[in-house]
This record gives sequence, C-alpha cells and structure tokens, in this order.
Amino acid sequence: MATQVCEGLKQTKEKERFTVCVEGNIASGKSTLLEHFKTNQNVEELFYRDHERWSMTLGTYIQLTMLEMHQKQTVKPVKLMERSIYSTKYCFMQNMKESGELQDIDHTIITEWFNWIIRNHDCRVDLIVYLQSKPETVHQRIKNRKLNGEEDIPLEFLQTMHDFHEDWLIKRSKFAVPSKVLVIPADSSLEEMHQIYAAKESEILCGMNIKSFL
Ligand SMILES: Nc1ncnc2c1ncn2[C@@H]1O[C@H](COP(=O)(O)OP(=O)(O)OP(=O)(O)O)[C@@H](O)[C@H]1O
Repeated sequence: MATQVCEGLKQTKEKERFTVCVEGNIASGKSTLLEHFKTNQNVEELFYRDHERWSMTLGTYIQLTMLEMHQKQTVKPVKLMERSIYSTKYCFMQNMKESGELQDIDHTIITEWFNWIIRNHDCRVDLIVYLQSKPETVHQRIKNRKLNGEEDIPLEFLQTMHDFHEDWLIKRSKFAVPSKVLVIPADSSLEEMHQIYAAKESEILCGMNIKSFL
C-alpha cells in the first residue's frame, strides 16, 4: 500500500504544492494528526446534530466553507486539510439525505452546486489520508473529551458515518475517489499514533520533509 501511494505520487512530484485531506469518523484523530504536523487548519463541522430545520442552510454553508479551504493558498509545500468538499458531500450530505434530514429537492440543489463547483474550481487533492477507526473507539473518545453538544451522539450514528467512509474510500461502491488513499488504522493509543505519523511522515507529506515546513 505504502509503495503504491509513493509510486502514484511520482507523477505529481514535479508540482510545487500538494494538497492532502485527512478523512475519518468524528473523533477518529484528524485534528491530532494535523496538530502532529503543526498546522492550525481546522474546520468545525456540526453535522452530527439534529439539523432537520437547518440542514439545507448548514449544508450549503459548509460546502462553501470547504470550497474556500480548497482554494486557500499556502506558502508551505503541503497543505493539510481536515476533511474535504468530497467527504462533506459523499458522507455527511449523503447521510442527511438518506436519513431524511435533507429533503430531496434540497439535496438535488446541493448536488447541482457540488457538481458545478468541482467542474469549475480547483478542488484538486493529491492524497487522502484515511484514519480508519472502529466506531466503538471514537465513541469512547467522544465520551472522554466531554464536549458540549456531543453527549448524545449514539454509537449507531458513528457506525453509519463509518460505513459511509468505508463505502467511499475502501469499497468504492458509491462515489468516485478523487486521489490516492493512504489508509492508517487509528485505534491505537495517542502515543502509538504519533509514532505511526512520524514513521509515515514522508508518505503523508507526499515525499516532503517536515523540516521544509519550518
Ligand atoms: N489515539 C488516540 N487515543 C486516545 N485518544 C485520542 C487519540 N487520538 C485522539 N484522541 C482524543 O480523541 C478526541 C478526538 O481527537 P481529534 O480532535 O484529533 O479528532 P477529530 O477527528 O479531529 O475530531 P472531530 O471530528 O470532532 O473534528 C480528542 O479528545 C483527542 O485528544
């Protein structure tokens, strides 16, 4: 897998900048990975709450926010992003549609916008780092961090979000994957995860060295 990712990246080696999107379930450790590489980009997403009334508003706004993140220029050789316009659409919006929170007409409009955006704007991704975690693991982490509003997130919801990520990035049964995918099992302890990130630094950073960030 690691070799395949490196091979696949050879074609893009000549480019000056890379975009890497970190994907995974709620509390799978995305911010922790970003923190490990000392970036401060963090998009707060509130999809897991009951947004029946505000789902269209929220969906449109978050899609716009993700577009802004994709468009953002950086002087660093690698732009690390938490999530992407793709997981927003293929996992979170899809869940809102299938659960009935998002009306069909609203979903159709958001999809039209999504298709137009990715056709007409540069939302290129060079690598997706998928933090693959068990729903039980992230459920426990959510309980441990005790954030307001998260107390009621049921295991079933985390299982559903896990399934959307797996369908998209592993089974590839529903939607196109926009880049190579590096899968990192993310159920280990924090200390072990930092060791794994250090060991996989070159793969995660598309062959770049963390020192080039400083
Ligand atoms: N390997 C780990 N072992 C135990 N706890 C962890 C581990 N990784 C992260 N955590 C803790 O789990 C919580 C979620 O981690 P983090 O914020 O990095 O996840 P996230 O994927 O960014 O979450 P969100 O989807 O809410 O943005 C935090 O309290 C963090 O300290």
